[in-house]
Amino acid sequence: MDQPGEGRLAHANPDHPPVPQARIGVLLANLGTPDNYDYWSMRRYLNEFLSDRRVIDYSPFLWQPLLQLVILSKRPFTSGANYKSIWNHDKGESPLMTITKDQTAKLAETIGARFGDNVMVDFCMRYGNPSTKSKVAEMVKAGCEKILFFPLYPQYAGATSATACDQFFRALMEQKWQPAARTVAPYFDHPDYIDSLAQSVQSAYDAMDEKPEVLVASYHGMPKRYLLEGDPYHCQCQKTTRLLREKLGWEKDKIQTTFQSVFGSEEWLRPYTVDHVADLAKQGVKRLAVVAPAFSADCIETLEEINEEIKESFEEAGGEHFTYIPCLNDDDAHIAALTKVIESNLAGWTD
Ligand SMILES: C=CC1=C(C)c2cc3[nH]c(cc4nc(cc5[nH]c(cc1n2)c(C)c5CCC(=O)O)C(CCC(=O)O)=C4C)c(C)c3C=C
Ligand SMILES: [Fe+2]
Ligand SMILES: [Fe+2]
Repeated sequence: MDQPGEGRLAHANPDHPPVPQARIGVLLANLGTPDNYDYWSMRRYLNEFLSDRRVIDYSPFLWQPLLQLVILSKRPFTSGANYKSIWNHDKGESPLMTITKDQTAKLAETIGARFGDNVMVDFCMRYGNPSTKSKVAEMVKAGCEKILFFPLYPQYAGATSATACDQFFRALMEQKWQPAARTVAPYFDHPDYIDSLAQSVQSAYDAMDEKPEVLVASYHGMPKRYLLEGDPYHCQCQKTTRLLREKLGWEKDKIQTTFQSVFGSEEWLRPYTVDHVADLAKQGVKRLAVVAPAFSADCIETLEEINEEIKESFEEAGGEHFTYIPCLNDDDAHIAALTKVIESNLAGWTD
């Protein structure tokens, strides 16, 4: 009998299942987002997210009652209202979803131009839709015998990159014909990622008559305990800021690293962005810019938290001019950097 996979498409033997053309899949992954901002959509999404032990590592016996009875009875309303304020009403989806689709379409073009139809590009989410399992199954069905899984987080965190990979591996467990698999390493120090960040800061500054006195690089936070237990996220964030500063040729104090989005009662990585911008304003800083290098796409944490809450904190403390510099999203320089990362990770598979 032929090896399944040698005779492609319809098989000469009618008892043999049809075998598609062998392909390679590039599966981009982001965090996820609710399907809508109503109470139940928000609750479903937050429940899946906050039940992940890579995110909240407390014993489920203690955490689940608190989550189900207290947090999920209130947070879906407040988070839902925040999502409503940034929702892409035209498309009926969150900005993170729209931007991830745009990034995927552009990467499909650049990768297609380089490798042809043999390499397919798609995206999945860790929580919500489209699920990682459904996309892995689709790729296998389309003939992908090799899959490159790319978590779209420049800096590694257990709560983001690792849990995305966990879900990818769980999805592979369900496949009869399991594809060969690779995961992409964090790219927090990739020269092209740093260049595209620097370009985005520079072009935002070029558009301003009066330049900000300080640029705050605000990263999503995490409990400080996770750093003490070995998560390298904090160090990778610090290094991204240093490389960005070196690329811009700026002095040390002109760009400062902070952490946002504190959740729960533990101490998180410091300084907290919301307090730090207020302190800067109290010290006399009037013009401030904020960039968010940990997010490959704008989302609730940037559009609502930075550009509304953190902006307000700066202005209430006496700051006068606040500029949020958008994420790299589907900027050409960002797409070119991600294309390079993908190409180097496909080495040996496509030659
Ligand atoms: C970019 C890296 C991220 C890290 C590190 C991270 C850690 C982390 N997050 C939470 C809790 C929440 N995060 C939420 C939203 C959210 N988080 C990230 C990214 C990182 N999280 C993104 C991209 C988003 C936005 C998704 C979107 O749809 O726009 C939320 C929900 C926000 C809300 O309900 O208001 C929570 C909660 C923890 C506990 C954690 C580290 C352990
Ligand atoms: Fe988060
Ligand atoms: Fe560190």
